[in-house]
Amino acid sequence: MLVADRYRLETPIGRGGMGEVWRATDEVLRRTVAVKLLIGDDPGSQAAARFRLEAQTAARLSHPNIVGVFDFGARDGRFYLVMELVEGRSLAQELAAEGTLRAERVAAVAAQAAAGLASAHRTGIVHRDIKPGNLMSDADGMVKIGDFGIARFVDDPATALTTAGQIIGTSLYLAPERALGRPAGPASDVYSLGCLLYQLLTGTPPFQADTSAATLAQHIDAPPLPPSHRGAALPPAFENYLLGMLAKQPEDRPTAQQIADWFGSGAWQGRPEPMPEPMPAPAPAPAPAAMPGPPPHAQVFGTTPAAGPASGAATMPPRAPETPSVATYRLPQAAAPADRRRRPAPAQRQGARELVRRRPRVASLIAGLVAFVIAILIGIALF
Ligand SMILES: Nc1ncnc2c1ncn2[C@@H]1O[C@H](COP(=O)(O)OP(=O)(O)OP(=O)(O)O)[C@@H](O)[C@H]1O
Repeated sequence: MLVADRYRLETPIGRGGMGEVWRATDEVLRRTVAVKLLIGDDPGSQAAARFRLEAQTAARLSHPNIVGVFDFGARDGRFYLVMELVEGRSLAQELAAEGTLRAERVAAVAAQAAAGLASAHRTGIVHRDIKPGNLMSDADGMVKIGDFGIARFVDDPATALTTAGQIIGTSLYLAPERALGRPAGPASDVYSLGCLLYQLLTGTPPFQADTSAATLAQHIDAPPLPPSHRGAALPPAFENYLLGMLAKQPEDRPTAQQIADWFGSGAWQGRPEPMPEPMPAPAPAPAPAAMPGPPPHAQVFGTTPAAGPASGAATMPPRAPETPSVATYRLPQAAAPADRRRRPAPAQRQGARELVRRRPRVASLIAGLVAFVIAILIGIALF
């Protein structure tokens, strides 16, 4: 079948609430694309309005982590949307096949999805429907956000395709402020992404009750169970950060850009500060790399039941030797003293050796003095 005299539909990919998606060939540009056909043919329907909105919002965005939109129109009474074809599977499919995903993979998803979201947020667009089915992953593991069908422009109520009091979006991933009927902001997408990452790690979203209303109530009131308590193996730093994304107050969550930077830097691995290298000269030990100040969600980390490192550390698998990273992460409080206690010994030994090597006379003077004091003490003890 040829759509708009140009797009030859080849094989169906899948079907969602609004339309069916086909693998197709653009016969003009001679490239493979994905074509979404709207189910139904009433151009005045709410579905048609959403379909148009999806095209308009996604077309404003150009980012490697967002599915590109090439064309939109209506032909023979049917709306169509032509998109970049993502050769791979959705995260929902990946999750169904794997059960849960490893922390490394989830961190990569977090960095990429957050980068795509940050780009949308900068353009003034809130996705409002972040869920595993709307994130796709291509053959190289590159994550792309799709389905801007219920997105809206921030500060533009005209684009909110909801009637008063009606919430659209999936209750499993819905931010507390939206469950309370407040408008979605960029932080609402961050919360939904947090729910999604939680599900990738544990197999289930943080809140899931028998009814949507009960699920919404949990989003509003219930503290999420730390993923490690559900058997997920992830570093404590990752767990704490994820719980920060699930903060009840939007202002306590990190921004999408902060999330992209944090996961992209490798800080999620929760490495302690790197040990100082043995130094050839007695230069003072380099200060640890400058630490960013506590993130805006730090207070949430302090109050979450998971904040201690033990929960995550207990389930951590042994990790391969790590490559050095520019970014470091300040380990949660309880881990730091033990870490610091271990450090001075080699540093002190190093200092004594350096003194003997570089100032032999001073070293022998000190040694003589120590011997003299010990001799006096022995003499006092004997006589
Ligand atoms: N650009 C694309 N490239 C490859 N596959 C796609 C593309 N867009 C959508 N799909 C796939 O097509 C199927 C249907 O997608 P669609 O966006 O219509 O519905 P959905 O997101 O699954 O459901 P709903 O719209 O009800 O939320 C999904 O399996 C999705 O992964």
